[in-house]
Amino acid sequence: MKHGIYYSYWEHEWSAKFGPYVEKVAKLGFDIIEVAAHHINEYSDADLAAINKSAKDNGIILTAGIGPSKTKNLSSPDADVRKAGKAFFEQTLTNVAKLDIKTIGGALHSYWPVDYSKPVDKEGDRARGVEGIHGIADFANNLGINLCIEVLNRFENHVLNTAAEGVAFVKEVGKPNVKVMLDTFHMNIEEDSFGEAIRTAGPLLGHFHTGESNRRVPGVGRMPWHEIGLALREINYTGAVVMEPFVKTGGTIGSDIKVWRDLTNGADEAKMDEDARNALAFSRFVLGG
Ligand SMILES: O=C(CO)[C@H](O)[C@H](O)[C@H](O)CO
Ligand SMILES: [Mn+2]
Repeated sequence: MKHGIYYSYWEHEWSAKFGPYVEKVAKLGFDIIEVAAHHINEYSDADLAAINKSAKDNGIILTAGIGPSKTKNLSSPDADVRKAGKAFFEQTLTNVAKLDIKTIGGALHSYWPVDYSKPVDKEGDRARGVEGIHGIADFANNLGINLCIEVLNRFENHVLNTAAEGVAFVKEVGKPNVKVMLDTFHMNIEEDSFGEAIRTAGPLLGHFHTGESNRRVPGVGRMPWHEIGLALREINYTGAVVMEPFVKTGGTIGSDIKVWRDLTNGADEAKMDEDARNALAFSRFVLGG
């Protein structure tokens, strides 16, 4: 098991440059940095080559996260949007591969966060999502990339809210590089049992996000970490465990994640680094790796 952190912990914008964080997370002792792929198509080949070199020099693996926008939604009822979504993913995956990234996770099958001001068509969106992921799976596989379909809570997406729904979706897609992704923050809202949800995903679990129920770093709240660790061991999970803390207000990250109060307790960057380092030690101890 390898441990990582989403660099957005320190930032306000999904567009924030991730290059400078590679060395920082290495110094904090992480194995992985998760980067936002939302704006990766704006990076030049020289930028990506420099970041890849920095990752190699620092012994860091990269993974990618993404919340596709409404205009790139693979499950849209509008065929032109689905087409734009496919083109966006092909370009994004091509650039992601330049960083030797093998895992991209998020609401790849849909868009994020969902606009609930209009009625949603869960069945239709799910069916088009299966087709959309099926349509990009081989492209990703040829680049050695796994597509990890994140199960999100009801307030952020309607298509997949439980591990059981995620597993059924992934089985219907039926491609070896399409996997289920779970996140303790979302599980805490939707699942009856953390252990059961992880066991339900079993060998299909491809990526795992951690965070407390208020999205602070692991170890400071009331998440049942021992139960989670036992279940991950039980299914012999050897993939990435990436903490995804969101603690700062402001910017598009603050508004998309709905952080309306300072969850850092006024921490400066040095204290945020220390919190991340402590959360890593806690995660290695309680989850393994
Ligand atoms: O858990 C999440 C959203 O609540 C997601 O992992 C990411 O934040 C999203 O895909 C943006 O990268
Ligand atoms: Mn997540």
